[in-house]
Amino acid sequence: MPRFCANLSFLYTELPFLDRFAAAARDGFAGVEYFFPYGHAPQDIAQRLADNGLVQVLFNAPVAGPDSAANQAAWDAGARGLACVPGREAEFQTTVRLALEYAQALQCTQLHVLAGVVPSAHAADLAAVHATYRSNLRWACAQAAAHGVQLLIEPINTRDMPGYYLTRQDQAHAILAEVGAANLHVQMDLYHCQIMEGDVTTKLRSYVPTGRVGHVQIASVPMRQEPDQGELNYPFVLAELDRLAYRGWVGCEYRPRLGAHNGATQAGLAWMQAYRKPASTIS
Ligand SMILES: O=C(O)C(=O)[C@@H](O)CO
Ligand SMILES: [Mg+2]
Repeated sequence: MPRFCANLSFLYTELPFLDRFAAAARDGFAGVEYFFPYGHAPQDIAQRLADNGLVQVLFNAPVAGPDSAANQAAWDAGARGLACVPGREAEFQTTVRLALEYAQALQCTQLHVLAGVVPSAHAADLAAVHATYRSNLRWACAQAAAHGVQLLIEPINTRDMPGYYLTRQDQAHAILAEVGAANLHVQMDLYHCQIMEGDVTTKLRSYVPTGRVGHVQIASVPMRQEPDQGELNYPFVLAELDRLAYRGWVGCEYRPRLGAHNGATQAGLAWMQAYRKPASTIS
């Protein structure tokens, strides 16, 4: 049976951030994930988690510096992480340190570190980009291990994030092998995987049994809405995750098709009932 968590950067966005926790718990989610917690004090978020009996499943390291407003502004301006960016290693380290402080306060055991967009100055020197990515991840994994945290890297489609460095599952798993850290795993977002590669079931069969898929995310393709429409057959895909004995969380990272008005997320959650049936009844 999949364990769903709500992505609070996509769901319940009609509510102030701190009020989204109660809405997710009310609708039956046992865990939450989101992009960035940095606009709020960690103890305020920890309180919402405790009040609503929720697990903090994961969040992202900042994409720029330690300042929350600057991070949000950088994200809005298209920044997508620093891990692969040569020359910004010190800033990358600052972002990871801050993220690990939050992870500790939120008792969160997984942290997504965005790879970043290949800087135009390095487009012809991908070897330097790759070497930077590998050494930044090695450093970050060592820091995270000391906090009992698992780092995640996520292949993302280049239609949504043009120029993003990490785009394919095989690339991500090759990086895991190169970095050689036991606490580095792949965040397998099936929406991105379908857009970039397709053949999603075969990829699940290849990679889930390796134990290196730390997190899965879902959304319909191409609309990135509820997983009950579009070109991916989620009843089949989620039953396959059960067959493969995937034990991680499944993040609901989609935009409710009814928009961001009050009740839109809840109204769109009828799809989740189907997956509460035993997997053997889903074909
Ligand atoms: O965009 C996605 O997909 C994610 O999972 C985000 O965490 C990337 O920031
Ligand atoms: Mg994702």
